[in-house]
Amino acid sequence: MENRSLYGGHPMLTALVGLLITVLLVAVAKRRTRNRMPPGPWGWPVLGCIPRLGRLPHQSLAKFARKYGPLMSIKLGSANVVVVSSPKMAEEFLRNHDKIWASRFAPIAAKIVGYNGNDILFSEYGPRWRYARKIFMLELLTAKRISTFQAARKQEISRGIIEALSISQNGTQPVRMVRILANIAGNIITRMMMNEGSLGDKAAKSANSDDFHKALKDGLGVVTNFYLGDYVPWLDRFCSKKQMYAVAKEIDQVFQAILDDHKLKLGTDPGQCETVATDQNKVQGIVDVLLTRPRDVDGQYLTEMEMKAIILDVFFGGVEPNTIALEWGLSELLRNPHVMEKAQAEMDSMVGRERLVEESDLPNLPYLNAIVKETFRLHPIAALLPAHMSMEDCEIQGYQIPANTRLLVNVHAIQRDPGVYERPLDFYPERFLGSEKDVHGLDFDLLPFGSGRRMCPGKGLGLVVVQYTMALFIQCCNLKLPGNMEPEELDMEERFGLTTPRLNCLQVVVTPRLPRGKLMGEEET
Ligand code: HEM
Repeated sequence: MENRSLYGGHPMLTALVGLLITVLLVAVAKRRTRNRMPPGPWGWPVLGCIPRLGRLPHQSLAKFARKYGPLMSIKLGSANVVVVSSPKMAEEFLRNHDKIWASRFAPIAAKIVGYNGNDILFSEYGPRWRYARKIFMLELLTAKRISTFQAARKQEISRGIIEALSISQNGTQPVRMVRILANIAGNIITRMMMNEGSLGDKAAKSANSDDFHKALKDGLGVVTNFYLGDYVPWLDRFCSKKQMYAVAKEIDQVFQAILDDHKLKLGTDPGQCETVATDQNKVQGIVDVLLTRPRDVDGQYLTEMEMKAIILDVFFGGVEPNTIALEWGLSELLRNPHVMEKAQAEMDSMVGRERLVEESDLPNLPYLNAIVKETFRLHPIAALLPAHMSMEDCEIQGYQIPANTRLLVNVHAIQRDPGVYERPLDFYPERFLGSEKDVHGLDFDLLPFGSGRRMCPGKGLGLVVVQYTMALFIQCCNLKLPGNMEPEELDMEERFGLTTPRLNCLQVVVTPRLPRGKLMGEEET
């Protein structure tokens, strides 16, 4: 009997089936490559990896990266997330593919508190973000404005030190440093916002009041809180947003009062935010700049809501990160007394004790600058950069990453990578002496301000506040841990959130190092 294959008698049919199979195989292979995400840890149904991240997600992710590599993908709820943990990968995303990843994932609370995405930090990439950011950098935080408020910074830091000395009562009482440092940072920003001339008026009073500090603290609190709806959108309807709306209202009332008071002073009609005549020689505070800026040539202008969103960015950005950086910096000086001694020796030789250190001395204090860099390295303010988001599909390292994927850059892991830094867990400022490495977003192994299009626009101000406050503390104070606590007993535990502060407040005994009158005299000028 003739041995016939199934299609033996129909060569055309055989060819057709063969073609079909080939097409199918190619399609499956293509689909596989198209969907190929980087490797990563397994997740639970619905919640994905969320339960595996624990109290300190940046540390858990650093551990996962040791197993899965510097480019991982994870599921957080139903969200696709890629996590980057090496300088090379950070450069891939933040420089080589910066434009694709320049959007931001905005948590629900941030949208509610941040005027529905009108702030800069959490807004999507697009014309409104570009417009607000341009105003922020070219009109508000200009080098001229930062430099004009030099005397105000000196005064506020000196006041803070005097307060610390007075609370410490000749070294007999410990001082809760976070309160002193937050006041310094808050007052510096408030003065830049309101301008010195208006410090005594109602607007400045409202900005200095407890209500104001409470509103900002509450705002940061709700934005930082974990909220399941950000990861599992279908669960959102079961979660209450009452607190978010309450905090948004609280903040808005304070900001509206600030705008209204300034409008009154400037003589503009309420609700009309266009230009009024201003004295060209007087450097304005940020609120007045916002209120008096003319329409752009293309007719664009800022609405009151957009102004309040920008004011929020300035306060959120200007107070919390500076406070956290300073608390970590002082903590490291206390844990490493030899570093403090060396910094004070540098201060004595470059500046002396006859006058207070000035901001203009900062370039001549390389060891102090190295201390600040080392503080940012070991304790980045944002251990994970606020999540970026991709705007289109993107191929990186042969992986196909779809649009709307969230990106977490693990700055904590990068800056403690033993492959990059020798003795990465030691506080060792000497590593930066004579090194060109800097924090300006071009060295991808040192990213305390991020990099690329979304890099921190307040870097110039943040740096000078941290460096100068550290300089004045080093010059004017002797710092000691309370009781008989030894330096190595000081805990350095972190708390995770949008920022990464100390878990426990730093308590310090402060005694004067310069004749007290020197600080008083300078403060009174
Ligand atoms: C020690 C001080 C500071 C540190 C360490 C710091 C750090 C950062 C970081 C890591 C980011 C995210 C960057 C990214 O996603 O790639 C950021 C964004 C931002 N920072 Fe800062 N910051 C500081 C001070 C300031 C100050 C003083 C202001 C304003 C007065 C400010 C305003 C902002 C704003 C508005 C953004 C959002 C930028 C955007 O999304 O386009 N920051 N900052």
